[in-house]
Amino acid sequence: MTTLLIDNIGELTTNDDELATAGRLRDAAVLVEGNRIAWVGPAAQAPAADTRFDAAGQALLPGWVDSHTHMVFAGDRTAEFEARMAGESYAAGGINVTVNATRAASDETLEQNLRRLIAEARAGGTTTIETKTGYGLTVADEVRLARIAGRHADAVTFLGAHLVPAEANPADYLDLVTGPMLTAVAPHVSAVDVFCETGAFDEAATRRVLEAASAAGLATRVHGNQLGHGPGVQLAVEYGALSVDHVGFLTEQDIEALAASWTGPTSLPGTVATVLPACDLSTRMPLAPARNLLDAGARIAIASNCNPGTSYTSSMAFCVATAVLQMGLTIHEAVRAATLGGAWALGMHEEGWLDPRGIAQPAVGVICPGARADLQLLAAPSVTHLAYRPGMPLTRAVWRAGIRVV
Ligand SMILES: N=CN[C@@H](CCC(=O)O)C(=O)O
Ligand SMILES: [Zn+2]
Repeated sequence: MTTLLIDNIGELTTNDDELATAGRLRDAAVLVEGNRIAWVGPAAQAPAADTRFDAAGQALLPGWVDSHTHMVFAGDRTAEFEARMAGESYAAGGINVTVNATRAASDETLEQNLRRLIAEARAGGTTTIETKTGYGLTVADEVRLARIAGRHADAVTFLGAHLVPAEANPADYLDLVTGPMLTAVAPHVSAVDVFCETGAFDEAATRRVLEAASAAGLATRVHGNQLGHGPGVQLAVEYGALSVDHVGFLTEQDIEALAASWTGPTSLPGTVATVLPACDLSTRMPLAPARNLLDAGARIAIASNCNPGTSYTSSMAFCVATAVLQMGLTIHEAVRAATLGGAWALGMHEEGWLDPRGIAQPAVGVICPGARADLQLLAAPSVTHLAYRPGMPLTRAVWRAGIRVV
């Protein structure tokens, strides 16, 4: 296996507190062997390698782990966005516009759009991408979307419970989504998500979706507390969901439940609170209380929620900058949430998670020996510049599984 030494790194963010104080090293080097990190340490002690890349004193960090996107779709919703900016509120029903466009699109169109979106994300430093189904909402279309997603994404989530489609009866659709649709899509996904919100799925329906998913042996996630306060967060914790996403409207009890999910006596996994800053801005909703969540001891992730309705961007750098400038996080907290936080939310922080092809993968979201060599180099001497110079194209180079992709 060939080796690559990335040398002369001015600031290295590892997310590994044992390897480096507060997860960061100065004047560092990283050795990549094949698809993994082989060594991390001071540049002065770097081992020999087949090739060397001079980082020129700039900042190196893990590639972004974008744990929440909806990238398999057709069409766009510019008119809806314009109406929102003119004062209209976001409503779940807009999803049907994309469902109609997606159903009418060929596999080739959907795949081409997905490739384009993933290429944009990679160009911005994203090396791990989760994406959801949820714009098909028939058995055949949800299977079609899951298959297409599985050819390109690192993780695929079944979101048949996104909305009751316009032509369906709610009770019949719930039977379908927790029965034959789940059975048909399950071989192509690793998790199930449900939009628990007024106008989408209520508490009883959400319970049915989470129970069916667990019975099928799949991990769970919840879109919760996006448009107002609701039971989404409490249900996510109760069922041991890997993450609950949006979390814009939280009570003290919700925050406590999320924090306690990591320390309580239960054998269920802890639930990551995933904040989606670009979505909050694009829907003109209050920003999620990321600061309060961290202060209470909850674990958070930052994700893009790239989709045509509420957040048509895959820029994790924009999300990180917003989390610092407007949500009160430090840059290091925000970077950690957009890398290791995403890995927690996807269950990819440890060796052995299965990609959509069923191949076991090394850990992501961290730079330490054995982890997947997913790295981004900034055209800046420190990660602080991500918030200090918001909107600037600071991605200089990206490696995914040891291969230079940007
Ligand atoms: N809230 C539900 N789903 C997406 C929006 C989908 C859409 O509007 O097309 C979200 O995460 O924001
Ligand atoms: Zn979403």
